[in-house]
Amino acid sequence: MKRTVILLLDSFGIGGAADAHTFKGTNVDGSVFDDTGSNTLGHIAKACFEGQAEDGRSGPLNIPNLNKIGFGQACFESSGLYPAGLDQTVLPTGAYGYAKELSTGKDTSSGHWEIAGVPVLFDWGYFSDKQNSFPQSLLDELVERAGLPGYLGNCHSSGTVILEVLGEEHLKTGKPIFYTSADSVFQIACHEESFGLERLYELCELARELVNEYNIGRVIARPFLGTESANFTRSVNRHDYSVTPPSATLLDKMKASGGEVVSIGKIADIFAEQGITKATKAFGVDGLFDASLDELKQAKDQTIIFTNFVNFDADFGHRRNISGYASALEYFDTRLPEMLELLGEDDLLVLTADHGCDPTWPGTDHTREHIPAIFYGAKVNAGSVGLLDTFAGIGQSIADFHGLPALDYGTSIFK
Ligand SMILES: O=P(O)(O)O[C@H]1O[C@H](CO)[C@@H](O)[C@H]1O
Ligand SMILES: [Mn+2]
Ligand SMILES: [Mn+2]
Repeated sequence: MKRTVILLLDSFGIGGAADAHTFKGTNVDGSVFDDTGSNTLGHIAKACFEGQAEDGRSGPLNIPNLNKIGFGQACFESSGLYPAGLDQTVLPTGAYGYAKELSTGKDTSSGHWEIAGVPVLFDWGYFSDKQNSFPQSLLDELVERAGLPGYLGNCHSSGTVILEVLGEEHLKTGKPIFYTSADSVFQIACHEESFGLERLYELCELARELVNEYNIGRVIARPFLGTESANFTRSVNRHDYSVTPPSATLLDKMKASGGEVVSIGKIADIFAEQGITKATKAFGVDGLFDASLDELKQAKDQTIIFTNFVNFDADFGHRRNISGYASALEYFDTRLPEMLELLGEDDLLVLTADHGCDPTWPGTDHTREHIPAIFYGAKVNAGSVGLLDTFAGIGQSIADFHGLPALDYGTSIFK
């Protein structure tokens, strides 16, 4: 009985992307930086080792299980730096490597689709202007067709900072908050109770229709709760409205062959429901891990279970919260043995990421990095698989493992 579990740690890059210099950002003082040298795992480990990540945790990054399966070595091969404080003498039990991204963007959709064999080789549309980011005609049409009293925002922002700044005004006026980032996104934040969740979703569906002409990857509903600036929090009811992947992914091929594809967390949203046979909601690293174990317990032959651990990115990477990111990794690490234990003789476990989001880096956006490509199972030969020249090497390996038709990109590690 062959099943594959993909645990994708959203934003857990391991440094080293050769094209990182082409990904630029702007500091608040107007100076420009780029992603050269960014390394999500490497820099978290360094900060922990140097006593710079002591908020709610302490000391060197404690992830022995992730290190043992191959993350330390993969990071070393990718970036030339073994993560500080991790035991360099372990002999990895997994097949470990690092993958380079072909897609033009460093966003979630590009990363996931490329892993599944469909790199995004076209340019997404972006709302690049930091202020007055959206075309006036788009804003006017949204206001008119949704019957809104106006809008707030219309700028680039971190999603939590914009609630501190505009959340109270939104409560007073009922005007939705529109914002974007370096990603190809149109995000709408509204109070879940006063504006209403269903109304926010309807507004996002309309926005989805209207931003198609700008080639925007996702519209994201960002409902929040709370009564004032000091206590606004984003709720678990985030919903992403994605365009459909441009061609058949690994997930479509598994579904078409009669197999099962179980989405846990954001996966179904990211693939616009394409190729998914069952979608399970779960929240938090703990909830997502529990759901992954539960689904594996029930999974039949020829099943892919695909879990996106969004919290690494949304709660810690974008928030530039090094201690929080480290704690979440340490928690994930304590759970990993439960997954290894549950794998059957013919099962495959894949641990990976979709891009970086180095919490030590300037700005609040993603960072262009290699991703880890870790394969584990009784049928997997431990040791280095080196550089995968596209993230699709991961999907191709899974397609090969399950005897599915080959993907258009990537080389299988089993060949
Ligand atoms: O700051 P928040 O709202 O978390 O936004 C982040 O999440 C969005 C989608 O991944 C990106 O636009 C990124 O900037
Ligand atoms: Mn992501
Ligand atoms: Mn993100």
